[in-house]
Amino acid sequence: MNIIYTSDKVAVAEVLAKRKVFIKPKLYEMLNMFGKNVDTVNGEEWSRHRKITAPCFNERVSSFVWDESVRQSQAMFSQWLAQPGGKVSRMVDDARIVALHVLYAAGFGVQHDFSGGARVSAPGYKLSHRDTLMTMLNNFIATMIVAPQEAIFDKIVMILSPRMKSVLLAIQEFRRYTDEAIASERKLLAEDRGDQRHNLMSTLIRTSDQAKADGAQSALSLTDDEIKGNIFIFNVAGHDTTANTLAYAFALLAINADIQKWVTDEIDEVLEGDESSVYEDAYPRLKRVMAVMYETLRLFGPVPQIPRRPVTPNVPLTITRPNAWTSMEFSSSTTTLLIPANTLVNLNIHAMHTTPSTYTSPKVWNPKRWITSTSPTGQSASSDRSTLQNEKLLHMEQGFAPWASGPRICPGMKFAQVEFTAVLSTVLKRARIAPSVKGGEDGSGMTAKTEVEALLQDSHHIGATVSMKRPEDLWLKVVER
Ligand code: HEM
Repeated sequence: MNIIYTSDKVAVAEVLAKRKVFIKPKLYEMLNMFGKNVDTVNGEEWSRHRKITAPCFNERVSSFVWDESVRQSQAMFSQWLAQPGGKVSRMVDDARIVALHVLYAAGFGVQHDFSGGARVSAPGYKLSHRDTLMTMLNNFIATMIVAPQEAIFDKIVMILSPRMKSVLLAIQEFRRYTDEAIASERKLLAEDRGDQRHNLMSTLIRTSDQAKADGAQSALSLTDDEIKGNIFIFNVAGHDTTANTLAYAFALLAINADIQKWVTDEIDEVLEGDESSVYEDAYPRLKRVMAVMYETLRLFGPVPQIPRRPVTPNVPLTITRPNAWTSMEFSSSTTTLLIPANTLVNLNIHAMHTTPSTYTSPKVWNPKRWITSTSPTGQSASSDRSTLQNEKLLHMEQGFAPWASGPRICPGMKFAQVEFTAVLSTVLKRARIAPSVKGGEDGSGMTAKTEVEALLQDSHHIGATVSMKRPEDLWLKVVER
């Protein structure tokens, strides 16, 4: 098997645009453990999954994501302030809880309190819903081995290692949690209350069951296993991705006080005197907050590479013509390669995000690069009302793809954007965040800043997403404004 690695923005955009020519390779099938889903299938099968799952991510859900994110982050923030000296060491874990609770509420119609909720096992369960998911994500390889052979592993449970036992339990209980959630949603639908519910799962079941009832068996419906498969993938894809982006952003803002001030100026203006912000009004105006998200994803995006497989040998691929050639032959800025048989094309998104040919000072975290000003002075550094109103978020056709691009672009992009914006603005409206250390230092010294910087660099891509290797060592100080 050959592998082509590319970070060329022209090639990346072309590969992602042609979903029928560059398909998802077989390794995605590992994620079929609870059923086939929109993330793992190709061709017509993908069209069917996507048509049914896409309507789940509508504006009504976005509005709900906003409200729930605000509710969760207010509770999280109160807990942070209650810590001695406002020093918080579980920010990564807390961001994960917020993301999980928002997903349960907007995704599955189940609301939890920040301090309890998904952390607590339901009656009759040994593990909490969160722990089933985290055990599977943290032991991904073992989960892929055990899940398809669950019945066999159950018979030999006595001789399994403690780790394999815990993976088996997580798979079994996750399945039970999902089955119960689907059954309860169906019950509400049968009682004719389904129309009032607008979460991801209710939309999925309603659309599918309705199509089955109408006799459109294959066109617009999912089997029960496929519904479970999609719910699993929403859980996996929609939780750690957003949570890690939030955790990185908090840490980066803590060590970049000037950027924190710049973004807080916008939040103060948009959420002026607003105790309960309204999605439709606030979200589109929080452009600097979105710039913080973009810039965090540029450097610490949870999906640093995307693999694809050409369906036939000798598929042409357009790439940027290397500079040396262009100077010799005065011709087009692109050229074409033919991809040999049996070749995987690996899109290196992180390298594309850090190339100096697209980004000046590419290693520097600078959210301001995403804001352009249409004011006559062009001052995006200022924060007066008219400057803020004239600012625009930069849109890049190529060279920036943390959510991929083309027809298979992440369907949860808006979900994640709304959640990120709501959480960050809720916290920064009331607090300032500074770096801290476990021991005595108060958070303003160089040591704390250097430690947080080192911790951010000490990240890895293991399991599903990019994350900090030592999240428990991240100490930040939260000071009420
Ligand atoms: C910051 C947050 C997120 C990032 C950076 C992100 C990134 C991505 C990327 C890069 C892909 C394409 C992967 C590939 O083609 O191999 C993808 C696909 C996907 N994402 Fe996200 N995602 C995020 C949040 C979410 C959320 C919140 C959900 C759902 C609640 C979600 C659900 C999905 C699904 C179902 C797919 C597969 C789509 C398809 O193949 O048609 N993601 N995501």
